[in-house]
Amino acid sequence: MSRQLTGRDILRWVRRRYQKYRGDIDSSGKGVAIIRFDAGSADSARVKVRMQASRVSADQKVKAFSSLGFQVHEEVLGRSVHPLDFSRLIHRFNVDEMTTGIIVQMPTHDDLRMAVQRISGKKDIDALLGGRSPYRACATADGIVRVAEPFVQDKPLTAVVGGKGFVGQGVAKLLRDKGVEPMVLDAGDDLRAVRDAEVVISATGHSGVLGREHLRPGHRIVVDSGFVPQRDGTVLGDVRKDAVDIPQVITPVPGGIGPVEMAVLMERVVQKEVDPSIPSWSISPEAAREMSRERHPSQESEGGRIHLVSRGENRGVTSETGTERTDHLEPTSDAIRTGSLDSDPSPQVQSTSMTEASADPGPGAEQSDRTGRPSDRESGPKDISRSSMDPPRRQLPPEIEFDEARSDQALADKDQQARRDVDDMQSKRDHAKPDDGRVDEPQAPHDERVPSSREQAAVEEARCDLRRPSAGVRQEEAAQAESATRSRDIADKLRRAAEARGEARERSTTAHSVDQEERLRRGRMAEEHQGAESEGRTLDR
Ligand SMILES: Nc1nc(=O)c2c([nH]1)NC[C@@H]1CN(c3ccc(C(=O)N[C@@H](CCC(=O)O)C(=O)O)cc3)C=[N+]21
Repeated sequence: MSRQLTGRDILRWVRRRYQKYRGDIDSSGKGVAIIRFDAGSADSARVKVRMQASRVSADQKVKAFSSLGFQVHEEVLGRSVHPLDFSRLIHRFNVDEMTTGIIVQMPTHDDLRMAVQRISGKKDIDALLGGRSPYRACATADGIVRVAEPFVQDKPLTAVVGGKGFVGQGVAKLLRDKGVEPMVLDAGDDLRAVRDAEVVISATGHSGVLGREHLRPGHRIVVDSGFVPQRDGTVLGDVRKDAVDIPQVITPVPGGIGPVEMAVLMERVVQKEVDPSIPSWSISPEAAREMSRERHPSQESEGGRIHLVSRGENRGVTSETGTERTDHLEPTSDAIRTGSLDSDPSPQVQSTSMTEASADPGPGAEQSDRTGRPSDRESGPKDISRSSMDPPRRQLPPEIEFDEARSDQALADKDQQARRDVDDMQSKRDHAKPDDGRVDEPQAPHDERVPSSREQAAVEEARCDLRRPSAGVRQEEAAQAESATRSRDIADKLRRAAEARGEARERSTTAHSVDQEERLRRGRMAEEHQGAESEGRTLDR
């Protein structure tokens, strides 16, 4: 029986943790731009599916950023948008000093890729610029590795399936940063090699590439970052449904890596706008164990206690100032943390647990709501605490100021305080307006201000550059073309492998037909893929 490690718990925690910045961010007027594309009626079913994933993801980003108090400018473009118009839009956000981040949802049309590369490096919060981004990897890869981190502390063999795709590459890179040399599997490889691994990360976006023949009970965790919406409203991941019960822990789809990605993006913009020294969140091994819930909670769930650990550093992320902060896995003090929590179950703690436990609809409820929006109700995690042993590099906000937290007693006190904070927040939430703590509705689309003459000039310049790409851009393009070709090959090979296994037969009728249709069209859409496959969250996005 597998247990699920849900991203929704993590997102909920992070959202709560950042609530205190909301007022300041709100009054700063800062905003985040999200640009996505809509499928046209002429688009293939496959493109429609991908645009649907892009829409779901954009919706989640709108929610995440507005819950932090950011203005969110969501632009929805037709797939036939002219490159110059697209470029102009990017430019407008580049020069708008109130815009702190720009995300272009993948996939885009081939002829827009160069303009995507014109996103200002400073605003590239989802690492779309590759090496020119201030971040080591996209938010999805970052989220995946944070979820995997507690399971790879002893550097077990870790397989990255789809490890040459956009997300997979980022995952491999971040794992290497941690001293874990991944087994990279991609098209053409026998995916059954994942059986040799103890940890499996899948980022192919090809629904059902991993089945019963690939997974084993010895797998500590399978991280599934697939997200392929189906016509019936359900969503498929990389792991086939009949195999999700095999590993010890699995991230669900939906409700797994998607929300974790949002939590990473929230951290990135908060660090960027509020204070770069705000510690990155991470998950301790204890937290991971306790957060992993039984999938079918027939008996009392005994709590799912969460301990997320703030580390006093930005773990491999290059800050805006450009200083690369190296990634230390500092000695974890989880035993101490847990000891201090477990040996001192204060009344607050117990009542928190009980109140929350009774309010928690449980994973079963979440499962029955598979196709809906994630519940914004702060219902899930019990017993939340934050603490860290890691000394800060810089000044940290008071409640995560760890300097004086050198003694167990100090830690215990801090944990108590953290619990009280959480209680406070919860009771405020319960007694204040019912919506308190919820994520806001998307903000209205942004101003349609006319570009100034200077901006116009810059657009002109962009236009020239579009015709005569700079050496840098050409290099980027060449690299992209290469990776696109590789990705297409990968996609084809993965598809053939999947077909050879007759995976479609194991699906529901609806899923089956959608899938087949997708497959039939895939040949025709090969060119489409060529552009699209190399970017986005996975090969499929
Ligand atoms: N530049 C770029 N970056 C991306 O990260 C990116 C992209 N383009 N293009 C599209 C894909 C898709 N993707 C998802 C992210 C979150 C959820 C997500 O939060 N899903 C919710 C589902 C919520 C619901 O069903 O309403 C969940 O899993 O619980 C889904 C899909 C990111 N992508």
